[in-house]
Amino acid sequence: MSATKKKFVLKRFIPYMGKKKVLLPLALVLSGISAVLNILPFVLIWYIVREILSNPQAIDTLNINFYAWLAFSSAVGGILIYFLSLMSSHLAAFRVEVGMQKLGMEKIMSMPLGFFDQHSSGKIRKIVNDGASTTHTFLAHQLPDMAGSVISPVILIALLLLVDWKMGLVSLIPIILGFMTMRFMMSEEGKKFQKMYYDSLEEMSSESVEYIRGIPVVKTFGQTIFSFKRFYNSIIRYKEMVYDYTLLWRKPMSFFSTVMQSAAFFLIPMVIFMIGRGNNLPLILADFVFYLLVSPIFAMLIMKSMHFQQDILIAEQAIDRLDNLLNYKTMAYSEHSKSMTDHSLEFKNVTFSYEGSDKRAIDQISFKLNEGETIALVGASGGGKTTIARLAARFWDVDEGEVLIGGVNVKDIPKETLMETIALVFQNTKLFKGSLRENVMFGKEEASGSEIDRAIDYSQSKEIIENLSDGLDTIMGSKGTYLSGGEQQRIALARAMLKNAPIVLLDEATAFADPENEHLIQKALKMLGRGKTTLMIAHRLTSVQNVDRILVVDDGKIVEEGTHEALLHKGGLYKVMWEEYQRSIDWKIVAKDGHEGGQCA
Ligand SMILES: Nc1ncnc2c1ncn2[C@@H]1O[C@H](COP(=O)(O)OP(=O)(O)OP(=O)(O)O)[C@@H](O)[C@H]1O
Repeated sequence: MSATKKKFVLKRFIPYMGKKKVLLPLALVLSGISAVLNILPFVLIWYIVREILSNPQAIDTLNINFYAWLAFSSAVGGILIYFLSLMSSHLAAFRVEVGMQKLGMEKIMSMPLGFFDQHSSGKIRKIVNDGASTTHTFLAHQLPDMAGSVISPVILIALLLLVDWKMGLVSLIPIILGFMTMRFMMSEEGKKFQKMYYDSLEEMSSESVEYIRGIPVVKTFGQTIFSFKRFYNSIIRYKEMVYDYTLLWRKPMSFFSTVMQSAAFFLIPMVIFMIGRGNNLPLILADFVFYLLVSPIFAMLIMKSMHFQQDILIAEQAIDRLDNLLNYKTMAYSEHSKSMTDHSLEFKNVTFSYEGSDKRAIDQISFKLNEGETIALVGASGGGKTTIARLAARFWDVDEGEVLIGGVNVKDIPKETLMETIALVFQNTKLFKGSLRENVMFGKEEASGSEIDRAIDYSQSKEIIENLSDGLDTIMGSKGTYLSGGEQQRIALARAMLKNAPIVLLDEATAFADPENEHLIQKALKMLGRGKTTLMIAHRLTSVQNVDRILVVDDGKIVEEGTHEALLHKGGLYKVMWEEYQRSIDWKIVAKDGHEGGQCA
């Protein structure tokens, strides 16, 4: 990363520019020409003043007229060329912005499914969209000015020394002092503070998002604002950081601002000295006017270039984040599928740890799910059930062992084939902002009306649709149309049914379902799993009594395996879980009846 950082910032935008790479250098050249043309009028004005003052009795009006028009044309030319420079920089910026979004999106599309588990959509959006738009602002608006503010000082220094070297040297004193102060402010410590400033700003903004997201929980549990200590602490950290930052910059910044405006303070003694030495008074005055005009421009350019350092830093950080995303390790997918013998699913000695974790989430697991069979994974929270289901769909690649579908390693199955073979229904299934029909047809784009109806029917979603005035054409999220978690789950099941994939991976989503919804979801799940190879994560043990086999997962291992009866008979962990489950059901029933028996939970 550090090697990339050292690269000149503009070079880093080139990969995103597409074919017309010339636009960016063109914008810089035009901006440079415009800067020269903008300085020329000052030189010409100086020349005119000099002409008038040096010989007031015999003013050559024709000559002066010519220089005045030249000054005017130069100023107009400067504006026009600056306009062209902005056009080029905007075109370049749009290309880079689109290029960044395109490359970012292409990369996201090729990311392993597990990436989306670890990176929130908000964060991904920030990297791609916000990064692209920050870059756009930098390239379109700030870059042309930057070129000007590099070229102009060079020309100005030459002019300051050419017109009158003595006054030139004196007028450079404040600039040299200002420059030294700026160097001090941009020292390693200054840069460190700048980075800390942006980091703490980002931390505060992400903590504020968490805070807002958590408000419903706070309200529900009657907590005070102090339950959001992290947000509070981030504000305090930001405050302390800004305080230190301000203290560090207070003196140099005040000195810098004062000294940069102090050309006259240094020039006037010099002019008095030169007049005292008997030099030509009109010429000295003409030069003095020139220095008074030009020195503030110089100061302004130096001030501007200070802000550019910050703009460059922000653009660099945006591009760093995108580069990080683009460098994320993607999975290699096989182009040609080996033919699967059937739709069985097998784990052979599979071991897997999440990135950055030493703990094995899955430890030497082996099982086989024959075609058409249903297996339920049960066990305590954090045991590894979800990880097993996700490895089956190749969210991540296993560290050791093999995941096989129809005898073929999932690594050797092309992405499309794998996705066609598997239907996933997870607890946090999301519906897209679109019509319900579009949501369901996501499972099969060319589905016929009767296929959709059947899927709606089997997923127990008919009643949901009938209660909506626009039926299947109801747009989710519009006109206050929202579905409950359980209802959304049933629509997601309709989508999975339409897909009709031979292998179904289910995370039983009953967490947010009321009893009525739960009953309907159970019915829908049964329909979805009919004749399919089904791997189901079961949270309620009532739904596993009739499955072909139950795998009890604990601490990344399969600790028990068998049918419901066999496992009860065995008297191990499953039996304990079953008894606890029964007690919790009894507790609910008793508590509902209003007896004190609720205590037995
Ligand atoms: N994205 C992740 N990054 C790092 N560790 C993870 C991640 N997801 C899960 N884990 C860890 O892996 C282990 C297994 O988690 P997993 O979610 O598979 O368990 P589970 O049995 O499905 O739990 P639950 O029933 O609560 O959903 C746990 O220790 C968990 O903390």
